[in-house]
Amino acid sequence: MNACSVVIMGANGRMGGTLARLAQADPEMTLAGVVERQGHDQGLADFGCVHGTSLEQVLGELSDAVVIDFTAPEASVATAKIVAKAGHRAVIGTTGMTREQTEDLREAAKAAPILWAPNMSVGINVLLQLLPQLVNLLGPAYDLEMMEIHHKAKKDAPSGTAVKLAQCLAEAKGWDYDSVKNCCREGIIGARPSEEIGVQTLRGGDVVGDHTVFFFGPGERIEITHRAHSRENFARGALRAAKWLAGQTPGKLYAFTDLLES
Ligand SMILES: NC(=O)C1=CN([C@@H]2O[C@H](COP(=O)(O)OP(=O)(O)OC[C@H]3O[C@@H](n4cnc5c(N)ncnc54)[C@H](O)[C@@H]3O)[C@@H](O)[C@H]2O)C=CC1
Ligand SMILES: O=C(O)C1=N[C@H](C(=O)O)C[C@H](O)C1
Repeated sequence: MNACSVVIMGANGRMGGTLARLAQADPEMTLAGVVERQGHDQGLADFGCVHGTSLEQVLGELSDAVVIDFTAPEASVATAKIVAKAGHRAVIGTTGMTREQTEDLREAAKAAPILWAPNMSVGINVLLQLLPQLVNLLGPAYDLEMMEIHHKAKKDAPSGTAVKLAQCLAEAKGWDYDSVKNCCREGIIGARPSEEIGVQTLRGGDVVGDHTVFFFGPGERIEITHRAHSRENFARGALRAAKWLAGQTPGKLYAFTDLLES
């Protein structure tokens, strides 16, 4: 089998560094390139592959690569556009995208196979498949709430995973997520409307990523918690997605659940 060639964007970042290390250790992969933004590109030569601050230039030296991008929204949109133009593929894990930026990814995915997922763990993606069933079985008497905890360096809130889980709950209810989400409660807020999904954010220390979905009912409650023990969990999912993408055609913006269902 041919090794899957990957290029890691943001290779000096928390996720980028983990991805590069795991790709180098994977016998089915070749770490073909690493990219960082200018001023953050120290030590790139140590990866022993094509490197630089321009993804276009790095890809110019390679053929048929999968770019793995866990960086920042603007950077990931640029990656998707470059990959679409150059005929490569991309796995994107970046969160905090605006609606317009998500549409840009969708547009780029018409020209190149691109997978975007706010969480690359198997556990969260299986949970996304189970939640609609729970919502429907429990019915209207159960209030839906969401809580996430992450390390203090995280830039976006709520986490991309929390948004995705809450959107999944809203969809199962037939509600419009933007109309029912409540990301902040303070003061004399009155009784909780039943058509609401609270999404609360905690930040501190070095927490890798915890997500809890609550179903508050009469006389009982269900809490489902997913805890990521390390970033390797997400990185392994992204490398699996890179290999899977080799067999996919452009046309839709793939999700990690597409991989699990195939
Ligand atoms: N989908 C998933 O499973 C996961 C997603 N994430 C998301 O991944 C993103 C990155 O997270 P971390 O690694 O913790 O952040 P980080 O800040 O440690 O790393 C980001 C890296 O990207 C680099 N970068 C930024 N703009 C760039 C550009 N234009 N070109 C090249 N490199 C650029 C930065 O210099 C930095 O080294 C966040 O959006 C986070 O929410 C994080 C963990 C798991
Ligand atoms: O920034 C992080 O660290 C993480 N971000 C993702 C998110 O926003 O959901 C996934 C994971 O929980 C870690």
